Parts: sequence; C-alpha cells; structure tokens
Amino acid sequence: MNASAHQELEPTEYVIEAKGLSKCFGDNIAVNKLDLKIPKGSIYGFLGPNGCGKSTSIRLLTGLLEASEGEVNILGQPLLGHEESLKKRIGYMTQKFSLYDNLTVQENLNFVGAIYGFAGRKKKNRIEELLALYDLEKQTKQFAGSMSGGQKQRLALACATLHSPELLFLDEPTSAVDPENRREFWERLFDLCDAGTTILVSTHYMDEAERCHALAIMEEGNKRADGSPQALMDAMPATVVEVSGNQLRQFKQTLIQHPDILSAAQIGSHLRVLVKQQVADPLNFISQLSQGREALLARPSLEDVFVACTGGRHVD
Ligand SMILES: Nc1ncnc2c1ncn2[C@@H]1O[C@H](COP(=O)(O)OP(=O)(O)OP(=O)(O)O)[C@@H](O)[C@H]1O
Repeated sequence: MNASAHQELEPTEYVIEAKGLSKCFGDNIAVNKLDLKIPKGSIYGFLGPNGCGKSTSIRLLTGLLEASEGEVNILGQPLLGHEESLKKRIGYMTQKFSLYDNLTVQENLNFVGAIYGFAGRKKKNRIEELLALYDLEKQTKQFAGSMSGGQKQRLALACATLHSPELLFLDEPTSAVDPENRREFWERLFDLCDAGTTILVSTHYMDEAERCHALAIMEEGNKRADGSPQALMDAMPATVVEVSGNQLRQFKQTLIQHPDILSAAQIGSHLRVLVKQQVADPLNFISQLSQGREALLARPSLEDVFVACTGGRHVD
C-alpha cells in the first residue's frame, strides 16, 4: 500500500513539506525519496523498526544533516539556506535526551535558555513556568544524571520547548520510560499541540503511533504508507481473521506456509491471521483450512496495518 490515506484532511497550511528526500551513507540508502506533507497543529508519527531511517529523516528535516537529494520546506521556508533562522523556531528532543548529567535541572535549563538568548527576568520567568508545567520544582538542585527516566524525559521536553518552538521533533522520546510515564508524556504532547505546536514524533510502539493524528509507516528507508490511523486501517490491503481452537502452534505453522497468508500470530488463545487482499472470501478460505476450529472476521489494528504494509517481514 503506497497510497496516502490522509488526503481527506486537505489542510490549509503545511509545516513540513518534503519531496524526494533521500540520504545515502556510502551504499546504504538510509532514507529513500521521502515525500511528506504535515499539517500545522498536528501530531505526525514515524512508525518503524530499528534502522528504518526515522532518526535520519528527523535529522534531515531539522537541517542537522545534509540531504543527498530532495527538497524540504519547513514553516513555509526552504530549509536549504535558512537553517539558522529556522533553528529558533524548531525544537528537537533526541532519543538520549541530550541532558548534561553533571549539571542540575536548573543549570540545564539556564544553559538552554542562554543558547536561545533568554536573559534576566524573561529567562527566570520562563524557567519557573517550565519547572511548574513539567513537575520539576522539587528537583531544581538535583543533577540530571541522578534523575529517573520519567524525570529526565520531562526535563528534556522542557529544554526542547523552552523557546516555544512552532515545530517540535521528538526522536523516540518514550523508549526509556514506563507505560505510565508514556501516557502522561502524551497528555503533555496534546497540550502542546492544542497550543498550536506541530509535532513530529518517531516511535516503534504501535499504541503510541495510534495516538498520532497521522503517521508514516517506514521500512528500510522507505515510506510504505501514510495517513490517519483510522484511514490506514480502513485501507489495509489484507483481511484479519481470528481463529480459536486446539493445537494453534502447529496450525500456525501450516498457515504461514500458504502463499495467500501474509502472517499468523498467536494472541492469547487465538491466532490472528492476515489474509492477502486477492482472496475473495477470506473467512470461508480460513474456515476451509481450519478443520473445525472457529474462525471469525476481526477489525484491523494498526499493528495489522504495519504487518500488511511491510509484507509480514517484521513478525515471527
Ligand atoms: N552517520 C551515519 N553513518 C552511516 N550510516 C548511518 C549513519 N546514521 C544512520 N546510518 C544508517 O542509516 C540507517 C537508518 O538509521 P536510523 O538511525 O535513521 O534508523 P532509525 O529508524 O532511527 O533506527 P533506531 O530506532 O535504531 O534509531 C541504518 O542502517 C544506520 O546504520
């Protein structure tokens, strides 16, 4: 599925527009002809496994890395030649949070504030505001290196948004925190979004991708599909059938040998089977193979979409 499923949004203003964006490292094509149109005020996700080119794409879009090919417009300006002025309007939070471990929370924020030209009362007020917003008031004198994953994440977000960027890039911001912190973090992202910030976030978590307004499914440097989670599920090029019954492990092995079956994965007490689009009556097709086991059609999930878009290559 290569189609863009979010055409129905038809936004008036794109904050990121990329055309044919590519990056090669020697013979390795890390990003291959990426096209993007990300509307203002949305949260857009890059979903894909390790090494699929998410970080490289983000670095290209922030101007930190020079593209091998392609064009990028950020906030209505060509990125090329405007990197410096755009930096003031962009925030970037890296996978490793990029904090100074041997500086305190206050010192980290002071340092970032100074980089963005904040001084005096303006800097003090903004930092106080962020300490309150990100629940770090009790940690001001604590060294960043000694904080928990969730606290580091909140400090990193405070640093990345200190200058109130219009566009925020987050590279796998939640990989080092627990599910509760992830949920809280996403609430904060929606607050930022509500205040007008456009957010591009990379992840390899399906549940996280599902929270985005729209997302791109990436694999080996290629965008395999994009659109809102619902549009992607509606347009999925496969049908989901759930099978329950006995000897599911053996039955799964039989199913995955079949050329019309994209994948079969055990979820609790049933098998979730993706049947290729060319099969006219998928339920009947699976029922015939099921030898008395129960087969039912199921609603697709984003994980199913991911599997279907990547041809079943990223599942067992
Ligand atoms: N500076 C570099 N020099 C050479 N190869 C690189 C460089 N940066 C990235 N790559 C390669 O580009 C490909 C994409 O890497 P990238 O880090 O963008 O993937 P990713 O999807 O962000 O993965 P992860 O989640 O593991 O960070 C990989 O094959 C990686 O080895």
